[in-house]
Amino acid sequence: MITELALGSPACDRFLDRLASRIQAPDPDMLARVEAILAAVRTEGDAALCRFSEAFDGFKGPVTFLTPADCQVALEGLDPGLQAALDKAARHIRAFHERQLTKGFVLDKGRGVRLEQRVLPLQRVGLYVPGGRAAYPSTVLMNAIPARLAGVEDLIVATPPGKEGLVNPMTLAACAVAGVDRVLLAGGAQACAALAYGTASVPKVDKITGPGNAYVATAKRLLYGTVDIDMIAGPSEIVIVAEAGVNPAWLAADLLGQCEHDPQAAGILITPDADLAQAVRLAVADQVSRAPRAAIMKEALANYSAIIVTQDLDEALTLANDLAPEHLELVGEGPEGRLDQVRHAGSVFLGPYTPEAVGDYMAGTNHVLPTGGTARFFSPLGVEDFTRRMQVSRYSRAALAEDAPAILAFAEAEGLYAHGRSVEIRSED
Ligand SMILES: NC(=O)c1ccc[n+]([C@@H]2O[C@H](COP(=O)([O-])OP(=O)(O)OC[C@H]3O[C@@H](n4cnc5c(N)ncnc54)[C@H](O)[C@@H]3O)[C@@H](O)[C@H]2O)c1
Ligand SMILES: N[C@H](CO)Cc1c[nH]c[nH+]1
Ligand SMILES: [Zn+2]
Repeated sequence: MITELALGSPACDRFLDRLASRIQAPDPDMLARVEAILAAVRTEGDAALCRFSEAFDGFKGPVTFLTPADCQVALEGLDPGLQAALDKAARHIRAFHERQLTKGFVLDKGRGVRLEQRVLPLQRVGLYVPGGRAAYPSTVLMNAIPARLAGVEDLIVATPPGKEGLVNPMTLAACAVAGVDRVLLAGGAQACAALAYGTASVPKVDKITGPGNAYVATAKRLLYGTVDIDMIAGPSEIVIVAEAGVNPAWLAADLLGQCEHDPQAAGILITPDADLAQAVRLAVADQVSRAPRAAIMKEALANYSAIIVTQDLDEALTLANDLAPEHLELVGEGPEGRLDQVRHAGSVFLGPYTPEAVGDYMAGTNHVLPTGGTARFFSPLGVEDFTRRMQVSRYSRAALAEDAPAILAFAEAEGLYAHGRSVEIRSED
């Protein structure tokens, strides 16, 4: 079911290689399929979008957007308990992300030199909200709240509809809570392509954010440059570094919490305690046998999950850093003391009472996170992802005269004489 491996063993090396290849060397088959979808949407527009929606999601119909009024109806019809949960999550997410707001600055250097950095919101952003194997109202909030705080004018959520063209009501309600402008009923690589290239019905966006399965992650990767993207936020992952004495059933539950997302998800426990490893393995088997999403979990456990036994805790943390996981749980005595050893992880969860699910829904930290080792260089989604910086410069005549010799020196050294001339000419009258 979930394999137990000793760090340094050939079997463990093979497992770690396979895990790394998930992102570093994407499956050529998947690349080819996604490239074909992107090319078709680029050339055929709406017709290809509709064709793929029908083929992959069973939705037969024209390109369809839902409005804020539709979302409001969903919110008003929602069970009060779910409404309260949405409101609470939204408050927590807002409180955390408000702290991320940054302002520009002005540097007055005297003598009439004024330099400025402005922070501007992006104008139109496509927020991908998955909807294939589960509904993701929480992901609406995680995308749209920071985007709204940044001041983005036009927020388009794209999410796959069911066969009947219906979207989960809580997902739509979340769009109302977060102030989304419209909801495109399309998912997968085809939705990303439509947002990136624009079609007759879908306006072109400046950036696509949000998580998705391997099709979505591959599409975003290929579309980077046509639009900006936030990161590669693919199938979910959790790495747990645990010491002896931790409740094995809790760790098993946390591993399975991520494995139930996708057959490509990864749940990895790293521990120096062989007895704990064995106990967690048994607890995983026991819990899977009773889990509603056992079929997905079993695939994820067989594909990219393992329990790895190390010599000590330092070795466990070194491996965790090498994996640069989306989620890292540190469970054991005084995990705060180990936090400084963590260099690469999307989001870290400390102690026995911080299961990763608090970050998925309620803590207020963002759950759109880099996967596949890309937490070495990508960060969690945040307000900054929805802004760009712009620079402004102003020189006085005196200041230009003062810097002229140095500019001329550079221009001459680079052989770019017209650059120098544009400065020189201003001192001639
Ligand atoms: N990293 C993060 O921050 C994060 C956050 C939340 C969720 N996730 C991940 O998001 C993913 C959600 O996946 P999902 O599948 O539930 O929803 P999804 O919306 O990402 O994918 C569904 C779409 O996949 C496309 N698709 C499916 N099979 C296809 C095929 N054979 N050919 C072409 N396209 C195909 C379809 O167009 C469909 O609309 C999971 O992997 C989950 O782990 C990641
Ligand atoms: N664990 C996911 C990120 O990998 C986020 C999520 C949303 N809903 C449940 N979980
Ligand atoms: Zn989750």
